[in-house]
Amino acid sequence: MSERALALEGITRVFVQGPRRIEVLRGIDLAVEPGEVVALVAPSGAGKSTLLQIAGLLDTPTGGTVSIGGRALTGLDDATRTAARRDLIGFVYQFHHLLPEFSAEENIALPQMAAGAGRGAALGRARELLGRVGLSERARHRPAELSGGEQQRVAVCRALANRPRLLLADEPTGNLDPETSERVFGAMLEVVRGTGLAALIATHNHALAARMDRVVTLDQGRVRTA
Ligand SMILES: Nc1ncnc2c1ncn2[C@@H]1O[C@H](COP(=O)(O)OP(=O)(O)OP(=O)(O)O)[C@@H](O)[C@H]1O
Repeated sequence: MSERALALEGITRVFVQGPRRIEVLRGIDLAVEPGEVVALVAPSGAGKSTLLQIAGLLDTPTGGTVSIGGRALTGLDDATRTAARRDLIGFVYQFHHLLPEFSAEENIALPQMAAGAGRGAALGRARELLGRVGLSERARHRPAELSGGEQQRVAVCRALANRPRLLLADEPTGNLDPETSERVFGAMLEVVRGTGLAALIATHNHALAARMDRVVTLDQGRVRTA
């Protein structure tokens, strides 16, 4: 078998607030294989965002190791960590964070250009991705000219633009009504499955979670398979 898309081993995360120690993650072991789409479903405050931030190299665990595509990524300097994040990980947040002054296709092209692609090639890939989520007609629209569901589909394309090894999504449709959420989620799942990408997706929506390959939950700071 090829290397694991994501391997979290013995991850702990303690927040210290004055005299209080908040042990949010108490020894997380979780692997996601290439092509596997895993749902992370847990009550509010259980540590889903904390876990995704650590897997996405946006936060440093108190203990344990993070590997992506077989590469150990704990303890790197900031520049190496930023480059690893750019090359290996796509992130979709609850709110799209698209740049308002750029069009949909430019928003998807920019991270590719930051990684060294030429403008023409980057825009070509952006249009290809927009086509896959049914937004070819919206390529030149700015975020404010798109619906919430369309904005979130653009955010999915942007996360996939650099052909990451791993897609991480934190409540990617949490901000949308159920029908739009279903449509955006369907588009995301289709494009993820079409690329054979691994994904770890936090959601409160059990119906959406059931469409993934595996559901894991967090209980007392540890992973349980639901
Ligand atoms: N920077 C921080 N400092 C102190 N405590 C924090 C910090 N970040 C998170 N926490 C605490 O860690 C716990 C887990 O938070 P987290 O955001 O990971 O939960 P979550 O499962 O994503 O919740 P939700 O579903 O509501 O988004 C919470 O009790 C939160 O208050």
